Amino acid sequence: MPPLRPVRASVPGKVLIAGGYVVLDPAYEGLVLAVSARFQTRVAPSILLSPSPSPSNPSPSLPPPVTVGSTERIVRVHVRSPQFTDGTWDYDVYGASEPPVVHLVELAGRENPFVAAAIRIVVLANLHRHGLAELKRRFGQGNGPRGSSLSAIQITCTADNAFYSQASAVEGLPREAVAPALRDMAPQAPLGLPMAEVPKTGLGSSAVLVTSLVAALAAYLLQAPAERDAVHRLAQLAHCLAQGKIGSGFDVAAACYGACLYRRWSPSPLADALAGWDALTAPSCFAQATHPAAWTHVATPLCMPRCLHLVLADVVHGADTRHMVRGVLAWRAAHPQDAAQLWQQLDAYNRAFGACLARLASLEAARAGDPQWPKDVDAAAASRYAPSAAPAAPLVPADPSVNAVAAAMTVNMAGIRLLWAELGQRSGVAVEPPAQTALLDHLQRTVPGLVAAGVPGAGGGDAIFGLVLGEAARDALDAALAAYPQLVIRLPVDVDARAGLGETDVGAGTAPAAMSEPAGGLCQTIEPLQEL
Ligand SMILES: Nc1ncnc2c1ncn2[C@@H]1O[C@H](COP(=O)(O)OP(=O)(O)O)[C@@H](O)[C@H]1O
Ligand SMILES: C[C@@](O)(CCOP(=O)(O)OP(=O)(O)O)CC(=O)O
Repeated sequence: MPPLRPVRASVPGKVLIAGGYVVLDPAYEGLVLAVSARFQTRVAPSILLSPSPSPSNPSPSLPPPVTVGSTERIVRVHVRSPQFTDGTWDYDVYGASEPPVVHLVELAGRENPFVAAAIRIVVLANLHRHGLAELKRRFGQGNGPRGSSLSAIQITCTADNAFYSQASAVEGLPREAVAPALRDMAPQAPLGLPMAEVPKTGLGSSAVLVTSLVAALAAYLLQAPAERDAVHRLAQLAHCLAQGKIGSGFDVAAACYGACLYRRWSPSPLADALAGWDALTAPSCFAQATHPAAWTHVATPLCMPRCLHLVLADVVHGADTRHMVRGVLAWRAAHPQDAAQLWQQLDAYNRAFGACLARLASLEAARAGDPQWPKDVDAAAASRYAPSAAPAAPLVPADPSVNAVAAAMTVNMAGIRLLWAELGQRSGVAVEPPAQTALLDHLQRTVPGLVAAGVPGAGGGDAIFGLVLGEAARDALDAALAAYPQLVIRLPVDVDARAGLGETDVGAGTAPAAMSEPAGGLCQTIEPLQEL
């Protein structure tokens, strides 16, 4: 058997700019952007390493058993997230074919449910499809260094800096030194802290971890790029099972497909599969859960106008999405009529906002090469887009000028924010807390070219986003954020110029920056075979 070639996959983080809460219902869409910050997973053959000690297990014992119950050991997996001081997990993966079961034993007793679920789902899919003997062969068993009968792989996960709060890196710096310090940080910089002590910024770290890991490991076992829809299904299953709740899945969808108008899948045909891993050992259940027909989501690609930039800022308070979702859904269940009306009104504004984005993109495409276009954008960016009164209705302008579309985007976002204020007041959940309202209103009043600003996703005290026309407006927004009396940390992201799951390099070298730019959608390249 030829040497197994390393593989890597990268995916973008997400930001839901319209559709929070309503997107949990398959009747309504969410508008999700993919951001330029990416998460990369590399899978490569490894030598067998001893398990690393952990605080709870300073001297993990070896050798672990070769069989557990009726299952056999398939492979050892060393997972490394070098940005964290405790980003080390060493698993022995056990499995059997009849029925196909997989479980993972972390050799020092550490936990990372998302890593474990991603590995487990890919191994399970391969067991269902190929059986145990073939799976061992695909992992290179018997092929290992010095004839070792147990093969090993190393999985390396690296995230762009924007995924995690960099508050500790800038702590104690004078305000004016914060932005330059963040700008000068090394890419994928070590955080110098255990994972649990680093707040996340809301770009969906678990979804990108799971999606890139599933894609990379599946491609490693195929030694060829994995099919994107299949990656989506497995990653979504693994994410749901690890998370123990059924989110809408917009984060996994954005990782796979990039910016999109997203309508979620219906949970009912998947209920058995989502009940737990045991159910997935039944071939009929696994076949149903991985059949395209069970996945009724729609991810319509969203073309972002190039003249529009995304600004995201970490407001360094943090928000508990689960808690907020529970509160909002409890109110919805208790007040179905009021909620139905509010959901429909929100949906109308969300859709109008999405239509304006599409209109701006097509306007831009139609004016490609027109020397007047950048001047029109600059002129439009000089305006302040602050709605003076509550909008009467969602607005998609007939007038195809940048100004008119930008003004309509402002109106529609104002409508969304007013309805969110109502939702917050009625449900008792602070979906746009007063501190964020003050910041957003201040920005909208003072920054020219800011066409929309809001709280992304579930809202709360996590982050704010702004959409600005042109680079000068982006700079103006940056300056306004830097001067704001409360600490607001700008995340180094814009919209993703590429889309979704990036190329899966098979046989690629170690340099993380060496990935080429896919043209859009899933783009996978197979590199020439490299001897290890
Ligand atoms: N770089 C990483 N390496 C390994 N696991 C990670 C990494 N980033 C995130 N995770 C996993 O994702 C979990 C965070 O998930 P969650 O709290 O749902 O945050 P998010 O909202 O960002 O997805 C972590 O506890 C860990 O299990
Ligand atoms: C409420 C939601 O519709 C949106 C939540 O979006 P966030 O971006 O806030 O999510 P997390 O990254 O998990 O914190 C729930 C959902 O759609 O799953």
